[in-house]
Amino acid sequence: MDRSADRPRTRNLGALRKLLSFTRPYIGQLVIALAALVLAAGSVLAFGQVIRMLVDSGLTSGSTAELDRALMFFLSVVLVTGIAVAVRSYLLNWIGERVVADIRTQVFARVLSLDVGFFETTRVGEVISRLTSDTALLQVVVGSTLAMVLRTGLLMIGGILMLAITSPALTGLVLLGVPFVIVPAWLLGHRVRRLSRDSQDRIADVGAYVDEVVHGIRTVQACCHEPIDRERYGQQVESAFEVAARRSMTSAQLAGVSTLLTFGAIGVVLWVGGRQVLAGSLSGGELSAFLFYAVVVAGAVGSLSELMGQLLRGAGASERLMELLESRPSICAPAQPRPLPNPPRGQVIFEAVHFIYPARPDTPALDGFDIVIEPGERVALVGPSGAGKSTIFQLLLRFYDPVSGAIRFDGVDLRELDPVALRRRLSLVPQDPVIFGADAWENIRYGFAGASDADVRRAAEAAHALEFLDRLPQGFDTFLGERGVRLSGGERQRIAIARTVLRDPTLLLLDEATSALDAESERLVQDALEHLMRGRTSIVIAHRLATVRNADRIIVLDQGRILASGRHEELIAQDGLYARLASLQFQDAALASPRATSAGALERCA
Ligand SMILES: Nc1ncnc2c1ncn2[C@@H]1O[C@H](COP(=O)(O)OP(=O)(O)OP(=O)(O)O)[C@@H](O)[C@H]1O
Repeated sequence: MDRSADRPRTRNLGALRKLLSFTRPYIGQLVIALAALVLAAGSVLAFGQVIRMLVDSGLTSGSTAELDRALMFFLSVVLVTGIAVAVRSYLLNWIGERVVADIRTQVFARVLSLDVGFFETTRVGEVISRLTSDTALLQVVVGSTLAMVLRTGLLMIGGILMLAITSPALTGLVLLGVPFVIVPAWLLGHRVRRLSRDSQDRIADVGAYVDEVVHGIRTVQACCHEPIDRERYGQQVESAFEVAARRSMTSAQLAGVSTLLTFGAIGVVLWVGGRQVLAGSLSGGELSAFLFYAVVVAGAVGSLSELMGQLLRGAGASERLMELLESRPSICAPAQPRPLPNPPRGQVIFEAVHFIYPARPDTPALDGFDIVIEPGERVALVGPSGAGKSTIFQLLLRFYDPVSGAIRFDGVDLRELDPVALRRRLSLVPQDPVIFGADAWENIRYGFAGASDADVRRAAEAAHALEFLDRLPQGFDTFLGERGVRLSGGERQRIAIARTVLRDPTLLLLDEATSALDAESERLVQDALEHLMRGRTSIVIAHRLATVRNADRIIVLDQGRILASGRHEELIAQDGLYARLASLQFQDAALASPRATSAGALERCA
């Protein structure tokens, strides 16, 4: 399973600049936080002076008054540092959380507006990972890493300055030794970073595997695939463990080497400084302060490499989020959308429509498709699998635009309409309706939030859903389960029909279910659909003979073109493909096997 698309592509800090622009609305908080940060860093440096005072004035002079003064100074610095650290920590974390909340909302709004073509080329898992783990990473970057980089930088520069002020000679010595400490630590640090990244990627793979298996658990168990999944998962976990173990080993080496080198260097400073104190060219307090600053600078240098790694990961995450935020939908409303006529009529015209799916550039899905569907007409689409029936729905819902030709709804070219205005007048009853993890009220009201409870119940009644919904443990308040797993196929369809009844669309798009329903359920669904279609323009992808017999016109499609059209009797009389299909269907009907579909039958006779 390749999750490389989920990983940050660049390691460029420039991507963070856009991220910082999100802090603009909170500039007041940011300024206070930065002031607190500078103050806290300054206080840390002031500790060196406190130590010098304590050693030189308090301890060496032997005066308790001096010691008291030094201690008062110490306590004041501690107080200032404590307050500054608390203010900085709260405000920066607040800004981090705020910025991430803003980014999450904006990215989700953008994702919702993107056209379906985008979701064909982007994996759902990737979008989810961007919205969750990438934003979580940004929270850490904005809320702490950036501040830590600033603080560490300040401490390093301030520390070096203070070192130079305290003892220029010793500073020269320290600077000479710096490369011996930094180079090995940097090299090992680099390896740790690389291994950490690998380890995270491995964990992401493990996560993706769990996701896939849990979502498909019914198939996994039905196919007795558990042993294979167990073994594959085990392998992935082991490989994640191996990388983590290697990272731990390198981390341990890094910790050991850094400690050895840093304390070795401090030992050298102590030795040289101690000789200077003995010679009287340096005071004890100055040597103590010097050691303090040396430790501060060494600590800052050590953590900078770690922080840079975090920053780069944050930059990668930020880049991926900004990319998503900057994606523009290819289907959107024109600047001046044309209104649809009122009252609606329900006329549909396809004029020489040629359409190719972006993902299948070599085969046209519709090839010079012409049709005029009059208001109130009931049209059945039949044809083998892949003939282009669903494509007609996709184009009518304006999920895609035709490559050439035009589609008009009530006289207006779909491209001149606001897609929202268009979709409000259409309703699709899909083969396998989507039920959301909510109660029946919300599921029926979906997309029609203003409907009253009485309206919802009326719609459920018209869809023959009232009886079974009332029989649920908590009636309409019953949670229908994620993706409606707690409902039967027929029940799901009747909820989708109730949803459509409530919307009262001008144009009904119905994709008949191919799956079998028991006779009673089938009758209820058919009856509900019959009511729904009455008096409105309906286009039905037909899989049942009853539907084609009741249609005003049947369109026989093959390879994106119309092969024949007419009423059932006329097409039977032509004795073509349709007639053979119908005779097969009659046989199927006689055998009372609702599983046979027109598409399947057509395929068999083709
Ligand atoms: N999103 C897509 N990207 C690329 N090609 C697609 C896409 N959807 C459909 N196709 C292709 O377009 C052609 C028409 O597909 P369409 O779904 O309209 O057929 P259909 O008649 O509805 O078939 P079925 O009865 O099996 O649902 C097929 O060749 C199909 O493979």
